[in-house]
Amino acid sequence: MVTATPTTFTRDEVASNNTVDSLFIIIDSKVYDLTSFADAHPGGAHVLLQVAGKDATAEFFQMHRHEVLLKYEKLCVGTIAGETPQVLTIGPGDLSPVPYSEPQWLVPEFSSPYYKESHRKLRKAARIFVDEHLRPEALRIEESGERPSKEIIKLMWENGMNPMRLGPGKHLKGHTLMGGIVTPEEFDYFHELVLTQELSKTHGRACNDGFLGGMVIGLPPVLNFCNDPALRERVARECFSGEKAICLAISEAFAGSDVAGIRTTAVKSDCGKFYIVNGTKKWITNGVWADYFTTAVKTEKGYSVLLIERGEGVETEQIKTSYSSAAGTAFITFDNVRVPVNHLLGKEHQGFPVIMSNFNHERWVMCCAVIRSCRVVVEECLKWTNQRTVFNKRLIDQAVIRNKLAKMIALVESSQSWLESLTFQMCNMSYAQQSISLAGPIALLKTFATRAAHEIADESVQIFGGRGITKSGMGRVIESFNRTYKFDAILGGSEEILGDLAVRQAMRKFPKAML
Ligand code: HEM
Repeated sequence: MVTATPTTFTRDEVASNNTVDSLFIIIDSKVYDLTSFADAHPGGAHVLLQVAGKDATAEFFQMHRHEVLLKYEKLCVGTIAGETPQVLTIGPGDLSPVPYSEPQWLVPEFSSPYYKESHRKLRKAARIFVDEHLRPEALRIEESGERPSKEIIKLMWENGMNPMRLGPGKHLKGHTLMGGIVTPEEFDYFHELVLTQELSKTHGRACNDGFLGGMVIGLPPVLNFCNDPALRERVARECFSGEKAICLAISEAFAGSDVAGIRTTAVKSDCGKFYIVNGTKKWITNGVWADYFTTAVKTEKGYSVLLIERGEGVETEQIKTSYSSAAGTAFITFDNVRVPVNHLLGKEHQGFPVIMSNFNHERWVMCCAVIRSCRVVVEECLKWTNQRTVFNKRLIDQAVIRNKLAKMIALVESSQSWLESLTFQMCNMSYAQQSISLAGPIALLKTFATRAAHEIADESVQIFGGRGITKSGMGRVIESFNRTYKFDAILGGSEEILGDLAVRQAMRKFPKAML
C-alpha cells in the first residue's frame, strides 16, 4: 500500500490500491485517489470499484466531459512514471483541433478574402473573454434563471463589446474596442460577425439573449430616430454601460410576425405634451428588467414608435418559455402610461420604417449566432462519436453515423459561406442599398440556417441517444440546443414569413419579358 503521496507511481503501485479503503484509478496517465470521493460520485461507488487500481481512461471518457477532470483536479495525486498525458486541454481562447469545429477562415491551411489581422485578434480576445467570463456566468444563470450580473455587463462594457454589438457606425466613436485591437473607424460587419459568433459559444441560448439581446434590437431605433439629441445621448450612454436596460416591444398576443396586427394604442393628451399608451406586449426579450421599451403603437393615422420609460402604469411579468428565464422574456402591460412627446422615434403615424429599419440587421445577427451554435453541436457530435464505443466499435466507425455527420457538416459549412458572402455585400453597400437588395437574401439565409439547425438538432440527439435528452453530463449541449433552436426559427420573423418575403421581393424584380 502507498502511504505517502508521491508525484509519480508505477502501474503496479496503483494496482494495489483497489479497495473501498484505498481506491486509485488511472486516467490518461494521471493517478486519481477516489477513496473519499467514491460515495459522492454521481455515477455511484460500485462502478469505481469495478475499475479500482486499473487504467479507466476509456471508461471515463465514455461517461464524462473532459471538463469534469478539470473541475475535480484536486483528486489527482500524481502521474505514472515515464508516461506523458495524451489528452489535450484546450486553454482560454484556443482554437479547437477537432475538424470542422472552426469556420474555414480559422483553419491554418485555408485562406479567406474576408478577414484581416484585426478580425483574427478580435476572435482571439473575444474567445478568451467567453471562456474565462461569459460561459461560467452563462452556465450558472442558465440553470438558475437569474438576470445576468451587473459585473459581467460592466466587463462587457469596459471591453467596448456593447456598442460593437450594434455593428459599424458613429455610435462607436470614442469607444476603446477590446483594448484597442480594432479602431471604431475600421470596425466592419466582419468584426461584428466574429464577435457575435464568439459570444454565441456560451452553450446557453437564453443567456445569449440575456446578455443585452434587448439592447441589440431596442437601441438602434433610438440612435437612428430619436428627435431629441440629449435624450438620445443619455439613453445610449446608460444602455451601453449597463446602468439601464432597454428592449424592443413590438409583438403582442394578437400580432407576432404580423406587425400590422398590433393593438396597443397611443393617444395624444389634451395638453399635447404626452401620448397616453394602453395595451399589452408579449415575448419581449429582456422586458422583465428593462428600464426602456422601444414600443410600436397604433396612433390616429397609422403606426408610431415611442421610447417608453418604466414608471407608473408599466407592468412586466416573466413568461415561462422553453428556454431559461435568464433571457427575461416578458409580458408587458401599459395602463394609461404618459409618454412625453419628445420620446417619439421618427415621425408620428410613420412608424413602419422605424420598426423595419433594424430587421435586416437583427436577422443577420441571428444567422451569425445560430450558424455558430450549429457548429458547436457538430463539434460535440464529432468528439462524442470518437469517444463512445457501442457493439465493440466506436460510433465513428459506423458508416450510418459518418453519414449523419457528413450531412451536419455540409449544412454548417454552406450556411457559413452564404453568411460570409452576404456580409461582404453589407460591407460594400450603403444602408439604403442593403434595405433594397439584401432584405430577401438575409431572410432566406435565416430560413435556411434554422432549417439546418432543425436537421442538426435532430441528428445530434439520435447520435447522443439518452444523453441528448439529459440536462447534465455528456449531452447537455445537445439537450439545450434541441430545446432552444426553435427560438431562432420564430424570433425576428418566422421561417414561413421570411421565405415568403424573400420570394415576394424577388418577384418585384421579375422581368416583364416572358420566357
Ligand atoms: C476522476 C474520476 C471521476 C470523477 C471526478 C467523476 C465524476 C463524475 C460526475 C461529476 C458525474 C456526473 C455527470 C457529469 O457531470 O458528467 C459522473 C457520472 C458518472 N460517472 Fe464518473 N467520475 C469519475 C470516474 C468515473 C469512472 C472511472 C467511471 C466508470 C468506470 C465513472 C462512471 C460514471 C457513470 C456511469 C456516471 C453516470 C453517467 C451517466 O448517467 O451518463 N466515473 N461522474
